[in-house]
Amino acid sequence: MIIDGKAAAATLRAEVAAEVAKLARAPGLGVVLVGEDPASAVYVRSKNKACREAGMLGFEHKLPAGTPEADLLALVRQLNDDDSVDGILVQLPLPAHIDTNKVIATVSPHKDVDGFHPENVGRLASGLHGFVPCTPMGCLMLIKAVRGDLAGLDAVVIGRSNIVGKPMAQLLLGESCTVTVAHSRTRDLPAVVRRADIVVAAVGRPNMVTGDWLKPGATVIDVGINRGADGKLVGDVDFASAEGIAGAITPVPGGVGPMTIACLLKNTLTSAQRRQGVQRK
Ligand SMILES: Nc1nc(=O)c2c([nH]1)NC[C@@H]1CN(c3ccc(C(=O)N[C@@H](CCC(=O)O)C(=O)O)cc3)C=[N+]21
Repeated sequence: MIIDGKAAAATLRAEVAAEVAKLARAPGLGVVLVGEDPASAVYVRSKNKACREAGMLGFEHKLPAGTPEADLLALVRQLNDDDSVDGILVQLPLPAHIDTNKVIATVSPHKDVDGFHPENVGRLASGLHGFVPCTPMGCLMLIKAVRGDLAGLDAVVIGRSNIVGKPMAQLLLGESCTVTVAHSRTRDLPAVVRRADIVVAAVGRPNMVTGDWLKPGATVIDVGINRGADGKLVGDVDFASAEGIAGAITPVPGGVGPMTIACLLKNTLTSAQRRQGVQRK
């Protein structure tokens, strides 16, 4: 089975839009882009479009690549203090002269819809409510849609980034999976992956995971978005060889990517609901 991330994302976005319509004030998302990276610009544009379609306001701030760190921090503080802004996203990666951790820590944890602030990272690790990073949240929704209750399943997360691998492992642990986090120094990765009922690949190596690494019937979530020389997107999983072995697998594009954007809208809605004093379950 091929997991239709585009359809799942459309459903989630419609649910978010219905909740947005009930609010007195439209939620606002501030998106900050530093530099001219064309791929980032495309992504920022699609976030803005998704915002408008869900009845939210997108506030786009484009700064030149040479922007001093102090200026970026000043903009983040301005967005923290702006009551029309419910969520703040500073597009990563940032230029090398800027201390990314400092920027992340400056975003108010109450507006941190990326879930990258240390307070939200700690909340996730402690099993407390907080903002959860969008990509792992979207992956978990897709996994649960396929597998239902995940308790006791073996999950292998390939990749240990703060943005995907680590929060993904926390979420799967929260669902009572037995979680292994594999990475570039893992010994005999194929043997580790072969044990998994759930595989989440988030390394950024085109076609690394092949069908012979998979336990038959495994649920395979491909977070990789690698652009080939021909301009086409390629995942971390070799779809052609994996498709026949996996029980369910996400395609690239049309898998995790659209869910990431839908989850960003969901987090922005959650923030707006909290800030407007709406009762949430
Ligand atoms: N602070 C921050 N938060 C992020 O969440 C963040 C970020 N920085 N920096 C860049 C990455 C990348 N990212 C993507 C989200 C959706 C698609 C997406 O929708 N992809 C489509 C295809 C898009 C295409 O065709 O290019 C798909 O997979 O079907 C891609 C990439 C979020 N990121």
